[in-house]
This record gives sequence, C-alpha cells and structure tokens, in this order.
Amino acid sequence: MENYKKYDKLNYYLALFFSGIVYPFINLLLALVLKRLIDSGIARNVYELENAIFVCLLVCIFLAAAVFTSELTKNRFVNNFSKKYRRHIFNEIIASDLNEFSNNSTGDFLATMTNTVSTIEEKYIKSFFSIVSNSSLLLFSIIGMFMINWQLSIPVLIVSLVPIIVMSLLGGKMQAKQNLALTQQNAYVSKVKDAFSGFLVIKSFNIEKQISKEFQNGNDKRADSEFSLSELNNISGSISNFSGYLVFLVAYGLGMFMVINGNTSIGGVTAIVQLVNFIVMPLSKLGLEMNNKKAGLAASKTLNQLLEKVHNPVKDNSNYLKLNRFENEIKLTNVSFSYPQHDEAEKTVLSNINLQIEKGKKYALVGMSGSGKTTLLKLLMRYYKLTKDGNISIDSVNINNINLSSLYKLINIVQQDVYIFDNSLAYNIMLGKSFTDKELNYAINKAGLRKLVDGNSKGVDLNVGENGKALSGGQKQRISIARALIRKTPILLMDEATSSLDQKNTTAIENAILEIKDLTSIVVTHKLNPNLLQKYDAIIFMKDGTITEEGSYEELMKQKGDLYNLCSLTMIN
Ligand SMILES: Nc1ncnc2c1ncn2[C@@H]1O[C@H](COP(=O)(O)OP(=O)(O)OP(=O)(O)O)[C@@H](O)[C@H]1O
Repeated sequence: MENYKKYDKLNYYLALFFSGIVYPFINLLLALVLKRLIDSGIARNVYELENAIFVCLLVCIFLAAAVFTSELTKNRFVNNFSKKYRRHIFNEIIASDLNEFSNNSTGDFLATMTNTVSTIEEKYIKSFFSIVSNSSLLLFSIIGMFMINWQLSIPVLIVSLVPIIVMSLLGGKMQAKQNLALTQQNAYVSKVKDAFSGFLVIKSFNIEKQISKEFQNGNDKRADSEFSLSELNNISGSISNFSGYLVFLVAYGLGMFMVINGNTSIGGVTAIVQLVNFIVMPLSKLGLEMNNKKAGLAASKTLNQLLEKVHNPVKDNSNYLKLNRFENEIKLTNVSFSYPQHDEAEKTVLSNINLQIEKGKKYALVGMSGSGKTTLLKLLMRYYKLTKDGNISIDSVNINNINLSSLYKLINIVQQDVYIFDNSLAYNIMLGKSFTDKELNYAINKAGLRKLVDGNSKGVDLNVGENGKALSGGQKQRISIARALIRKTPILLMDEATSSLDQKNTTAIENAILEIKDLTSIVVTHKLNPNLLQKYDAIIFMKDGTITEEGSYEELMKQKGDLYNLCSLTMIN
C-alpha cells in the first residue's frame, strides 16, 4: 500500500482513522452500554435503564456517523486513486520507448488499462481498507470480551481461529488461480480487440467460423478459470460460515452455563454475543479479503512487469542539448544498423551509410523494396538508436545528444500508414495544439485538402470517424501531410506519403513541397516520374542496405546504373 497511498494521503489517513479506530471503538462502547442496559432492566432499575437507553441512542448515532465518514473517506481515496493511478499508468505507457512498445501487443496494454487496473482497485485497495477495518473491529471486540469475561472469551477465540488457518492453507492456491484468471481475462480482451480491429479481413476472407472458434476457445478458458476461482472462494467462504456458527454456539452455550453458575450476568453474555458478531463477521470477511488482496497483489505484479518491460522511457531530460535551429547539414557517417531482435539472430539492415543532407535541398530516396529506406528515415527521427557503428549528426551535434522535443521541432515525418483520430478534420491536422486560421488554411491548401474542406457543410469541423473511416486512403495521407506542414519544421521526411494518391495528385503535392523555400526534404518514393525526379537536388539510390548511387537525375541516368535500370523497369512516362 506504500506505493499507492501517495495518490491521496489525506483521505487515506482519514479512512484509516475512521475505519480502523473510531468505528471499532464506538462499536465496543455499544456492547458495553448494551450490557448496562440489559443488566439494569433485569435489576428493575428504571433510572439506570433510562440512562442506558439514552446513552445507547447517542452511541448508535455516533456509530452511524463513524460508518458514514469511514466509507466517505475511503471512497474519496479510491476515487482519487483511480483517477491518478490510471493517468500515471497511461503516461508511463505513452512515454515508453517505441521499440519496447512495439514488442507488446496493444491488446496487452488495453487489458492492463481495463482489467488489471480494475482488479487492483477492486481487490487490492478496497480489500486493504476492509482488512484494516475488520482487524481493528476484531481487536477491539477481543479487548471488550476480555473486559467483560475473560474465561468465556478464551474458548470463543480458539474456535474463531479455524477460518484463519483454513485461509492461510488455501492462500497459495488462491493466488495461482487468480493469476490464471487474470491472464485468461487479458488474453480474452486481446482476442476480442484483434477480431474487431481485423473485421474487414475476417469478412473479406470469409473466416468468421475460424475466428468464432478461436474466440470460443479463449472465452471458455476465461470463464473456466473464473469458475475455478469462484469454487475455491466458495469453499473458503463455507468453512468461514461454519466456523462462525460454531463460535455462536460456544458463546451462547458456555455463557449460559456461566450464568447458571453465577460467573457472569445475562447482560454480560449478551454483550459478549454482540461482540462475537464482530469477531465472526470480520473473521469470515478477513479470509476472503486476504485472498482478494493477494489477487490484487498478483494484478499489481503483472502490471509492474509490463511497465518494467516498456519502462525504458525515451530519455529526454534537460541534460540533452536543445537544438533551436537547423543551420547547415545532417551528416551520416559509417552508419550501420540492425533491428533489435529478441528471438532471432540480428540481420544487418543498413551497412556503412555515408550521407550529407544540406540545408534547403530536396532529396529523393529511391530503391528496391526492403533496401532500408524507411529504416534510414526512422534513424533520423531517432525512433531507434544506433546499435552498431556510426554516427548521425545535425549541425555537428550527435543526434543521440539532442533533446527529443527540440529534435521534433526541427524534423517531422509523414508516413505511409496514417493514424487518424476519431475527431474533427481540424483536430487531426493540429493534433491538439493551437494554430491560427491562416496556418491551418496554409496546410490545408498545400496538402490538397481544400476540396474536402469546402465540399462538406461542416468544413474543418467534419468528424472523420474511427481511424478516419469517413475518408479515403488518399485523404488520410493528405491529412498526414497537412499535419507535418502546419508545424513548419525546417526538415521534412516523407515516406511514401503519397502512395494512395494518383499520379496527378502526387505530382501536385510533391511540387508543392519542392516549392517550399528553405525546407530540407527527403522524399521516399516508388513512383519514378522523370518530371518530378528532375526537380530534386539529388537522388539517393539504396540497395541491400547501402547507398549505391547519389547525384542529380541527369547524372544518374547518364551513369546507366541502378536508377537507370529501375527506371527502365518502372518508368512512368
Ligand atoms: N521493426 C523491424 N524489425 C525487424 N526488421 C525490420 C523492421 N522493420 C523493417 N525491418 C527489416 O528491415 C529491412 C529494411 O526495411 P525497410 O522498411 O527499411 O525497407 P524499405 O526500403 O523502406 O522497404 P519498402 O520500400 O518496401 O518500404 C527489411 O528486410 C525489413 O524486413
């Protein structure tokens, strides 16, 4: 609980005070006042009886107030915890390193943000307070019983220990079953998420039956693991209940013998039975709550393990250099790279790349599929750090030493796969940041979105639906281009950013970007259009992870090398 109380210390301590001290103390008072009430009734002392009734009423009022306040403070703590903890987990995941994030399925994260966190809230946090309150109730009741009659209290307590012993014997099994139930629940969420995300594929390939079978399998496992857990809970609950009845029997039976022998009064037995209630009830609850807490602990461990896996936050602290301007060049020196592989041997994707990108110049990056073009751009974005030899620098500053947010103010990328948020057109371009109408219109015009904006009654407020389902592939790509252009970063990388557009529109957008003075751009393209290629300052040709040619279109065509050969195969005339 140490790690969790920080989320709302005030209500945490208030809840502990009211549920752990105030409530059990008043409860003890009630038993003592009750004893006085019954004994004064049996002694036919009307004055004492009236007094006891009045005090009893007061104690009842305080008891109700204590219960209300302890619930209120506990609920406030849980509420604040829920808000802040979920925000914290979300931020941790969002801050994680791209590579580590990609190694886990989004279903895992989704399940963590839903089931796992709920289990921690429901089972760990709530059980913790219940354990505190019930343990205190138990302790105060034992003290009260000893104050009233210790001879009767001892046998009653011995019988009360049975459920605790049973629970501790079942505890390990319970935790294992809880772990399994949580794993199956998370796998179930992942499966459902996958099926719904791949709905189109399921329909197109007519695989509803197979998917339904897989779902059924996961669903059965989830339900079975929960049933098995509830069975164990049922067994431990029944044993607790039985012990509870036994405790009553001992308290009443022995108590009445003691009354006959003159060792206690009827009021004393009644008060002890009243207190026994607060031993039996907490004991039966304690067993269950302890198991719940263990289950919550298991969820907490699962969550921490996931966070540890992704908790390699992109280091972006203030020790890193802030680069405010791009003045001269990006330089790649002897850059080699392999993707970090967890299961297979590493494969070299880029080898010995040397390249100089000058400010304000426009570069086309072409080459065969799989030659490493995207990887090169990803390294410029520092999505991956160089794991092998080499160095990438911007204006002589090693890219690894640049503060990431300042890097992304200089460099931006437009990728082939565009993620569109379920929000308006304007939101998808501005992405929550504020820009003037002039800036928004500039980006809309340059990215060729004017027709879409003017052609609908809502304009830029048009809601584009989940992942832009109301848009065509080309429109999504235009949004992605507008996103980059509105930010006016001095360096722009485009990775097949116009692959969904026809030749006419591709030419229009590439021309618009070529016209932006001072912009340094590297454009990966498969559409080898000579009219466009001629406009680039240089064409960089990649093959098998190396740069084989670099120069203007005319130079490379004269050279009759790789570009020439590729153009002969795919040239668009
Ligand atoms: N995340 C990754 N993990 C492991 N290997 C990868 C990863 N991404 C790409 N690769 C591998 O790196 C090589 C280069 O891929 P890359 O995407 O850079 O090529 P590309 O030239 O952009 O290809 P295309 O033109 O088809 O987009 C390929 O062999 C690919 O399988």
